[in-house]
Amino acid sequence: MEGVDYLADERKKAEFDVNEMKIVWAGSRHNFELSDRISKLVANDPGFSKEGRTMLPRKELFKNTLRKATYAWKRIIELRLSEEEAAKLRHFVDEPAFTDLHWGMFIPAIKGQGTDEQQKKWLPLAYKMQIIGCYAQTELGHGSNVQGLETTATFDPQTDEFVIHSPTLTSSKWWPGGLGKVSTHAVVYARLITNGKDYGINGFIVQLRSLEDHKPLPGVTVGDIGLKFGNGAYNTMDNGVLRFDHVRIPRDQMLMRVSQVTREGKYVQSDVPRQLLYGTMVYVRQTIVSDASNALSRAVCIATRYSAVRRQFGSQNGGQEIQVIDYKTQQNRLFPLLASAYAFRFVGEWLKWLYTDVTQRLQANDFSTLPEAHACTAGLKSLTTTATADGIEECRKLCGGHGYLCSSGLPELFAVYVPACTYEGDNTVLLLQVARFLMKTVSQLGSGKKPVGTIAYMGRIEHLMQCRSDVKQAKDWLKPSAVVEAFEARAARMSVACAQNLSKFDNPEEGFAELAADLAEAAVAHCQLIVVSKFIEKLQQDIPGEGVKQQLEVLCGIYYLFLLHKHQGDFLGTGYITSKQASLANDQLRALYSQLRPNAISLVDAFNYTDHFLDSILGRYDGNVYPKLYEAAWKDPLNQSDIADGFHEYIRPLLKQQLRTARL
Ligand SMILES: CCCCC/C=C\C/C=C\C/C=C\C/C=C\C/C=C\CCCCC(=O)SCCNC(=O)CCNC(=O)[C@H](O)C(C)(C)COP(=O)(O)OP(=O)(O)OC[C@H]1O[C@@H](n2cnc3c(N)ncnc32)[C@H](O)[C@@H]1OP(=O)(O)O
Ligand SMILES: Cc1cc2nc3c(=O)[nH]c(=O)nc-3n(C[C@H](O)[C@H](O)[C@H](O)COP(=O)(O)OP(=O)(O)OC[C@H]3O[C@@H](n4cnc5c(N)ncnc54)[C@H](O)[C@@H]3O)c2cc1C
Repeated sequence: MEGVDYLADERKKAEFDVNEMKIVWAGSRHNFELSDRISKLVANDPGFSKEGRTMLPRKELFKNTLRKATYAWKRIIELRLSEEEAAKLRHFVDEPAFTDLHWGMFIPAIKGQGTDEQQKKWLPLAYKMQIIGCYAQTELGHGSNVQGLETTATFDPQTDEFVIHSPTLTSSKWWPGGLGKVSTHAVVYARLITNGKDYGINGFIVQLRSLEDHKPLPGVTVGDIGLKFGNGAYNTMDNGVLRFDHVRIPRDQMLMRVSQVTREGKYVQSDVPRQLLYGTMVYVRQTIVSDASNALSRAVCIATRYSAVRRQFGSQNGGQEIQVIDYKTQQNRLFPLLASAYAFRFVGEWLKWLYTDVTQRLQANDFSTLPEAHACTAGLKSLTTTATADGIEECRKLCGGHGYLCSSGLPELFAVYVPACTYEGDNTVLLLQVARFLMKTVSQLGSGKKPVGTIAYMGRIEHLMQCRSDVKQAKDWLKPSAVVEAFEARAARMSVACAQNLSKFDNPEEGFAELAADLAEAAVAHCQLIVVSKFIEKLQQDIPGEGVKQQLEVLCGIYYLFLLHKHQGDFLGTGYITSKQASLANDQLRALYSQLRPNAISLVDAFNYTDHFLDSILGRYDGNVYPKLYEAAWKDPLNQSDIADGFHEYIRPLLKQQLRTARL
């Protein structure tokens, strides 16, 4: 029945002001109003329909994405949307496209690594989309190891040009999004060679295609790398391959903020750290952390609504069966994911602040916080994307068989999201960057250099190495100080243990390689401490709205107690807690599940997702799941006729043969 809200009873149970929670989730009233307005604008525009997208063959799917991206641009111009509004519109259109890389990496690379003059020349063209760009770093043979890239950019002083060349098959650029079929330009990362000397990697703006007929320019071989995981999903993106055969570009297309090559071919290093070459990656890792809460909350919203609709077992005297959300096992799998979505939201907000802060400092030539910004963006990108990808898959399982249908929205969400564990830095490689930062911090303790920011706790290392938890009863685990100390002691002890083991090796690099698995675990412990601390700090702010703060306290408790339970080996092994205290933590966790249960539906309503954005029959706002699943099945192309194509060729002969066999 249309118009009936099957989840109305659930919504009545809420013990908090959902509208105020929507504002907390969005980050501010301004953000809420912006998202609300733009998501509805997209949802109500048939030009952005998602109908049938998982059924389209690649070519049609891709063409449809081009149509949508162009239509989105047209609407952005017609409605005179600001940059912020336009970004929201692209977000709610919800289809990976070349525009993600144009706006998300090509433009930021020029902004971050181009001189003022270069920005003045290239940015207006890019802002008007008169050129379309991508970020071409990864090669067939090298992705994680950026210093190992092989493409060369050799300066020719005769002509004042760089010659861009792919010397080997493995030096072919491979993966850049938007490269295969759309981009006219790329920021290409290549080894800078001048006067016969290799100065390592630098960025260059290279035109790839004609702006007239879009044909690849002479010396450029470019195409798509082929079909990727999942139906529809990331196949809307033209991840590309690119080879250069001595392609010439003017010298001033080398991005020259970090280093320059003069007219005479002299290499000049600016007084900014070389690591700024990696700045675009730091920026994108930060946006990926913010995006993790979007993807996870989406999956959790679907699984929570469906868990309230779905009933199994327990019917008595012909009454209704039990809602699966009432099973403790379902709660133990679902509620920590709901809590994680909120936790990642808040750590994403904080990371954005940290990124803005480091950017302002860089502009004032203060590079002191760059290592911390790198460690935080790398570590939190790794932590949040791993948890989100795993969480989306868990949500699919939480929806039983129906979660496996594309109409649940979950398979596509997973297929689109899971490469986040790999792109912008493989998650293990990034954790090892955090571990290096931690080992450096431990080695400098006692040198007089005071650790600050997210590693300030290391400054209290003596206390953290010997303190013990003073939790005596389950509710003591609700005290923020008890929790923060537990996570700090665990992280500090794991780092110190790694440092002690490393010191046993004569060659530190050999030791690092041998102990890499332990080091990655220490990095996870440090990153989880950051997320827990930022959630707790958020709760120390003034949060208006009846019951809102209390719900966030419950979510925060679930987040850290679930982590404590899952990693109790670390907490017990480092000797900070006893097995009795671990068991009390688990008692408290169960109690928090019961407190959360009546609020579950309203907590996912607070994400304020339209049905268009969710694109899931199981996650419909009104909970009207079964009739809509039934209806959707009949839209499948296989159901266009009663008799399947292929019946006469394949099924009929088979049936005849069976008849003959039966007669024998
Ligand atoms: C259902 C439908 C749903 C539809 C959904 C629709 C749409 C979704 C759309 C958008 C989502 C929104 C947001 C997401 C945004 C964009 C995502 C979209 C697309 C994905 C694009 C992906 C693009 C890419 O992948 S680009 C390629 C990225 N490549 C990498 O990340 C390579 C990783 N490798 C490295 O970074 C480096 O090689 C390294 C591992 C760090 C090692 O570097 P190296 O120089 O060898 O360094 P070393 O370890 O020796 O360190 C030297 C020194 O430098 C310091 N360092 C290293 N890196 C940095 C840095 N980045 N910044 C600062 N400092 C750095 C390091 O610490 C060392 O310091 P020290 O000497 O120890 O002091
Ligand atoms: C969907 C998608 C979009 C992408 N978009 C772009 C783009 O727009 N532009 C671009 O330039 N690139 C892009 N990439 C490439 C991406 O950045 C790389 O794939 C990524 O950096 C990982 O590198 P890799 O593929 O070389 O993995 P590899 O490094 O080959 O990883 C393989 C395995 O080796 C392990 N490993 C590697 N090094 C170490 C180490 N030192 N210690 C321990 N383990 C290690 C990894 O953990 C992993 O398990 C994209 C990739 C994908 C999947």
